[in-house]
Amino acid sequence: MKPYQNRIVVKVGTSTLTNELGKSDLRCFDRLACVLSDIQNMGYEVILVSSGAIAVGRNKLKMKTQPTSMRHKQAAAAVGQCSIMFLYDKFFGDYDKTIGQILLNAEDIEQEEKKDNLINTFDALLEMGAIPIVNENDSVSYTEIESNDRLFGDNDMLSSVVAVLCRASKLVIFSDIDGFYNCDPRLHPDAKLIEEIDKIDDEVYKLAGGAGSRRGTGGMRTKLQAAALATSQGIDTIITNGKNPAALYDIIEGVPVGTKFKAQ
Ligand SMILES: Nc1ncnc2c1ncn2[C@@H]1O[C@H](COP(=O)(O)OP(=O)(O)O)[C@@H](O)[C@H]1O
Ligand SMILES: N[C@@H](CCC(=O)OP(=O)(O)O)C(=O)O
Repeated sequence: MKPYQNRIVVKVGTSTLTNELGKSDLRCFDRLACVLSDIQNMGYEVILVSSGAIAVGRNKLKMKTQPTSMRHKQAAAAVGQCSIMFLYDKFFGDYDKTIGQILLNAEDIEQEEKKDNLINTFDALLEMGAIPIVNENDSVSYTEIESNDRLFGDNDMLSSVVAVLCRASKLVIFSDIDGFYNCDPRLHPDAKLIEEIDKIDDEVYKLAGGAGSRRGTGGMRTKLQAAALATSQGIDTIITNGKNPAALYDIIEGVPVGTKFKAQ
């Protein structure tokens, strides 16, 4: 089935949405809402996959350290998810946009009937001009947070699954770094940005390290897995810096930004 040329999935990570103190980066929420709203005004259909629930919830619950037990992570997610949706509702509202929340677990797309319902929900929201905002249903399912043998793994993979499900033409992954480098720039200051990757093979995986900040999870490995799934289904995937969401204007015009993984 052909992708919808005007449909874009954008994923934003915890390290972009929170600052060094672990608090919500309000300017980032605002800029993101502004650009996504504007792009929707230009005729595009936008789906946002947003992390941040656990980190924002931890802050709100005044937990001194990052939660390690499952119950505390799930409790933090329950609190933080409300906060991030409140912020999105406020900022998207400023740009006259309506948002809708979709929380997903792997099993929601494993059953055909649930999967069809989910696709219908996305389509209906987009038809009515709403912007769906997706996250893992962390408080209900523990597999997404902990298990190594999991479908979503983290929100990078979830964004790719959503892009495939919704037949988007592009997946844009906003991270805390300008793109994919030949090694982790935090460990190797002379690392070089790779502008385009045609094929994600073992050699490419060898260049990817783990998460950079204490707040992010997965690092580049999970982003490569996400890009591999999306590109295999004909979806161009771009990794770029979430501090500058205006890069989306260039991306939709085909101007090179960050690292592009070409659709197969
Ligand atoms: N080859 C690489 N190129 C770029 N970044 C890399 C690479 N290998 C590891 N990283 C790390 O991946 C981090 C981004 O992933 P992550 O911390 O999970 O953030 P996010 O919250 O955006 O998902 C970067 O900050 C960087 O330190
Ligand atoms: N679902 C979790 C995010 C998990 C995750 O993948 O985080 P990130 O690596 O920052 O995209 C949350 O909302 O806290």
